[in-house]
Amino acid sequence: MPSNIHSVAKVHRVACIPGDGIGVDITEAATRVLNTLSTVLKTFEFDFTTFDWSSKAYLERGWYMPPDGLDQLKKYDVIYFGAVGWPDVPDHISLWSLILPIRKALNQYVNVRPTSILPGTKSPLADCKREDLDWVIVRENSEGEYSGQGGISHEHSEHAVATEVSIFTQVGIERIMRFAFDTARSRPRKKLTMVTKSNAQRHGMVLWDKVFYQVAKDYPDVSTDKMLVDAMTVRMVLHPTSLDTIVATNLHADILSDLAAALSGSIGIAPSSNLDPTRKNPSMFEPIHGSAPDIAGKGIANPIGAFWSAAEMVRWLGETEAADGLMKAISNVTAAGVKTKDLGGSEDTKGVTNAVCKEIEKLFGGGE
Ligand SMILES: NC(=O)c1ccc[n+]([C@@H]2O[C@H](COP(=O)([O-])OP(=O)(O)OC[C@H]3O[C@@H](n4cnc5c(N)ncnc54)[C@H](O)[C@@H]3O)[C@@H](O)[C@H]2O)c1
Ligand SMILES: O=C(O)[C@H](O)[C@@H](O)C(=O)O
Ligand SMILES: [K+]
Ligand SMILES: [Mn+2]
Repeated sequence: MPSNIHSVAKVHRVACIPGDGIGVDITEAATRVLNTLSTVLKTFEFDFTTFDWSSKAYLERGWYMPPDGLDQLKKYDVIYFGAVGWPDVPDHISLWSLILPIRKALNQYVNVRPTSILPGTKSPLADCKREDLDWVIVRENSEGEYSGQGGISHEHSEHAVATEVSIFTQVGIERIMRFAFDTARSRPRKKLTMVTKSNAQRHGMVLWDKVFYQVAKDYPDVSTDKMLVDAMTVRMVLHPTSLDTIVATNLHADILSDLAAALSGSIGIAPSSNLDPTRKNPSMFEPIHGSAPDIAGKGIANPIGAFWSAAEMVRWLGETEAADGLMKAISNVTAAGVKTKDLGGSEDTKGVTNAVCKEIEKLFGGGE
């Protein structure tokens, strides 16, 4: 009989959906980093199950997810997602067959997209220092312009007519506003900027504004302001320091978060958390970028956005020490100049991944 009595490590069950293009490379990189964390810390383990739900599989067999796919996902603690979309499949088919149904069916009504400039990197804005840009975009992730309502008639004639209906509900707006106010309150500046287009869109966006001001009454300690989305792009570029927490609709935040990522140095570093704040369903973590067909297969994708998303996942799972450690490892690696081309460096995906794994071992494992 072995005499050693091992304490049983907690097991986190992770559903992994690498998807398409660089989604596959960066999910593999993130998995390596996560396994390194659990190996050195020894207090928890990951049990990964990989699902081959991709455009390539769709072209071969005619489906992305099986009919019970969403039920399968519900059995996991969290979901790690790479990216979906490939030039051989119309983008609305790929999005509406995989990522959007998951966000909606699993009640992931919040999408959190933080932005900051990492050590050893710089903003393309000439005068923007690292401390000048530190934002969290809170994206409404369940309705608005992504409601999926609408249709097309007379499709094959010159009388074709199509509608794409935005849906805004009191409940949907109120819950995202509360989350945004809570986020703003948890940050030192306690400052929330609401993005809207209620000058031109006079129904849904007017309700959006109204509910924002109703909810604001419960948060007297949070200062607020309102920006029309077009002017918001100008403010992000010219006065980045004036912003902190930002709340915006599904489409507006989708667009603004790509801009935010670019202003922080590269879309390749930007993370996102698709959250069900009620915790009744698994939440999903993914970099904000897509499958990047232009660089797919070259091994040069920046894996930092994937690692940052993995850190957010680990934090959601309650492993704070591991999350902080992973963020520290990322910062140390970029500070040392180990970066992919998009950040002005000369490393590839593997080089950055190896460096982050080594750094984790150094931080926790007493390595050299
Ligand atoms: N959540 C998702 O899965 C998601 C997100 C965005 C786009 N998409 C899909 O991805 C496909 C491509 O979309 P796109 O080209 O508009 O956006 P994209 O984010 O894939 O790429 C935009 C540009 O950024 C670069 N880039 C992206 N990620 C990078 C990384 N990690 N490192 C270095 N460079 C990186 C790409 O090379 C490209 O030049 C489309 O099918 C789209 O629908 C999916
Ligand atoms: O939500 C979307 O529009 C797409 O999935 C993608 O662009 C994203 O940002 O996640
Ligand atoms: K993605
Ligand atoms: Mn996007």
